[in-house]
Amino acid sequence: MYHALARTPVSLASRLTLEDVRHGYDEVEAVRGVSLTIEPGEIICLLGQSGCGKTTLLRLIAGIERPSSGRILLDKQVVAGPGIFVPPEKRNIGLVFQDYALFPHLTNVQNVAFGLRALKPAEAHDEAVRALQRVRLEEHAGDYPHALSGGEQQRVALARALVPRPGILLMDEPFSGLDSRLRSSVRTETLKVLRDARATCIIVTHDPEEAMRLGDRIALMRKGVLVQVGTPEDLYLHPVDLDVARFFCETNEVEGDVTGGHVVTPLGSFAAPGLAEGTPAVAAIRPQGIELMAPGSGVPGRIVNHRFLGELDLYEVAVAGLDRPLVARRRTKAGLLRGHDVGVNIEPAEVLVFATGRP
Ligand SMILES: Nc1ncnc2c1ncn2[C@@H]1O[C@H](COP(=O)(O)OP(=O)(O)OP(=O)(O)O)[C@@H](O)[C@H]1O
Repeated sequence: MYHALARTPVSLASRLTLEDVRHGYDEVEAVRGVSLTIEPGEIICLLGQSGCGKTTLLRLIAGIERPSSGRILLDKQVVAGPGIFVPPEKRNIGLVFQDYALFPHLTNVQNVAFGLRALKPAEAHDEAVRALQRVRLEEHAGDYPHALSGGEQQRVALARALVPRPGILLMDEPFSGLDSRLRSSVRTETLKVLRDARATCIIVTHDPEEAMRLGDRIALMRKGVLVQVGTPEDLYLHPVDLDVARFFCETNEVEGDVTGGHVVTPLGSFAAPGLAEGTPAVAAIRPQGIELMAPGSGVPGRIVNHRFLGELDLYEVAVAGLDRPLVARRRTKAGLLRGHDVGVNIEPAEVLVFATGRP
């Protein structure tokens, strides 16, 4: 039953706790011991490559799958654990799918009101209209979903998921069906609606830029485990390993051994904090950290390729001692063309050093 408190304009956001959650399908262990706490009102992006277990984790939280071990709690209530399983309809969780899953034979307002069947029809209708106002689609209340653009359909799906004021909202690749021009504006709009609703939200994506734009925190998943959880800055500036660094940025990788606290490479020495003397290491240099100067300063190089890309151009620079050219992204500069000699200078703040594990 809905009562007066449940019909305030915001959700009563829940805290979600996962404790060593595991789940397998026959041979595949898709989720291998995930622990995570998401605070009320927090937006977290679950990021990872295809097949790493993101959708399975959402399905476990929603109650569509049952974990083989571990516990899932909504606030203090255990909804999945040894001997306990609360079915999806009793979890107060909202879902938005990639394909929106709107009913084609219902109008937009009927689609939104669908989640409010416990209310009297007139009340459900009024609530649904208010929800459509929040996503700025009240003028289309009486239309059918097929008459809307992809972005508008996504907003109807969002209104439908939020109207029962779920404690948690789960969104599985919600923007992947939109073309790239629409995606950015729909993302911004969705974020505003989520903030206004103060919903606790998990958004699944495989796009690192999307995760950085939307998430208060990002949980990066690989092969069924969370490899790093933190703010976008944490993951970009302090990735736990080279693969995490590669996920967020193209890198130039130059190997060397650690000597006196630095990894020594053909491009110079870079601080290698925490790595023991003699450790084989790799310096991962971001393309924007490669400065191209007049020949005579820095390490000698030659531009072997140049692409004009607008704000920042792409340069490929051959340097003696490196197997492949460095990729640099710099502002267009007169006189920096293919065949020109340059001096290469590396900005230390754009270099990350990791042990390679090579013998
Ligand atoms: N119903 C199922 N039966 C058997 N194996 C499954 C099933 N669903 C998923 N898997 C397997 O579990 C692993 C994780 O799949 P999951 O769909 O959770 O990954 P994902 O990160 O969401 O991928 P994508 O981004 O492609 O949707 C994969 O190896 C997948 O093949």
